[in-house]
Amino acid sequence: MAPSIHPLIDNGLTKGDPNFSGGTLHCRCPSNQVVVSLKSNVAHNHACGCSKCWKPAGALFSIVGVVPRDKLSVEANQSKLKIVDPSAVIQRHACKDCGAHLFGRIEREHPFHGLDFVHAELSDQKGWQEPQFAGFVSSIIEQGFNPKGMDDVRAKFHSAGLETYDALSPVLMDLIATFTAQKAGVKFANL
Ligand SMILES: N[C@@H](CCC(=O)N[C@@H](CSCO)C(=O)NCC(=O)O)C(=O)O
Ligand SMILES: [Zn+2]
Ligand SMILES: [Zn+2]
Repeated sequence: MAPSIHPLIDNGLTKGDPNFSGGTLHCRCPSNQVVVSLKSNVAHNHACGCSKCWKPAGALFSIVGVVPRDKLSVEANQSKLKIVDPSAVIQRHACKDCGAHLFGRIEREHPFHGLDFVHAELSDQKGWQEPQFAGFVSSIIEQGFNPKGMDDVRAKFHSAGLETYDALSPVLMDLIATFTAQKAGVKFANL
């Protein structure tokens, strides 16, 4: 059987609602769930193959997007959250009982500072932006995926209408490079 990329990709993408303005996420505990409120839709939502982003059991990829950090608040059971890897750039706050990541926050100087990483599938509401691309695709090999299967994985994304990258999308890579250049005092050449 072909491996599951992620349920939201395997079964065909459902378009989000551009007017959707947020909702609540909850962890996967049967009771005493951690609840997070988002007063914004997600942006740059994408499939991520890296080893650090939370994915549902059996999925090869995570689906993760960003919201401005001032649009995110923890509404219930905050005490169940713990930071998965305090040394990582993205401090992923996970429920210590069910393991779901409720949000990832960047506290250091970084091009994505001010944005929190979230998984809209932890919400029951509909309308969240659909995945826009697949990033860190080759990283699944580091987690044990057979490199011989990579053509099939990329073909699955392409048939769902998503471009694949081995880092992030060109828009996001340009944002990172712009930040790095400005920090170094680089003056851009006129076009
Ligand atoms: N091959 C590595 C890649 C890890 C990586 O760089 N992940 C990215 C994307 S996460 C969401 O897009 C990243 O920015 N990580 C920073 C962090 O996780 O703190 C692997 O697979 O681990
Ligand atoms: Zn939980
Ligand atoms: Zn990732």
